[in-house]
Amino acid sequence: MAVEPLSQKDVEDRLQELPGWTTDGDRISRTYSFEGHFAAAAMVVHIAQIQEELGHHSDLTLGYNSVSLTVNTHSAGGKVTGLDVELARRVEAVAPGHGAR
Ligand SMILES: C[C@H](O)[C@H](O)[C@H]1CNC2=NC(N)=NC(=O)C2=N1
Repeated sequence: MAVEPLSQKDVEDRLQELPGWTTDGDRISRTYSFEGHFAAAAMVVHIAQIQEELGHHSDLTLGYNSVSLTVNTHSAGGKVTGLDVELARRVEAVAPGHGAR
């Protein structure tokens, strides 16, 4: 996967397919809500598995019934790359199965 920084427009175009994901230019972020704490914690474990498989890791925050992810690519100077978008895609794919909103 390329680790060249994406342009702001590229990032915004790719986030069109990722509802709920936002960007401030230097990272992409999403917060998921759950029915309760254990559901949120289970999602964290699944995200950790996906991140290990991809070799790419977000900053994850577990709240009472929420999980927040923020990610960019350290090896690309902290800019957004295709790896960040791929991680978002993989997390989005499993989120409904966790009852995430
Ligand atoms: C060796 C290891 O795969 C690299 O250090 C990975 C680990 N996870 C990573 N995660 C993120 N967000 N950016 C990176 O550049 C990165 N590099």
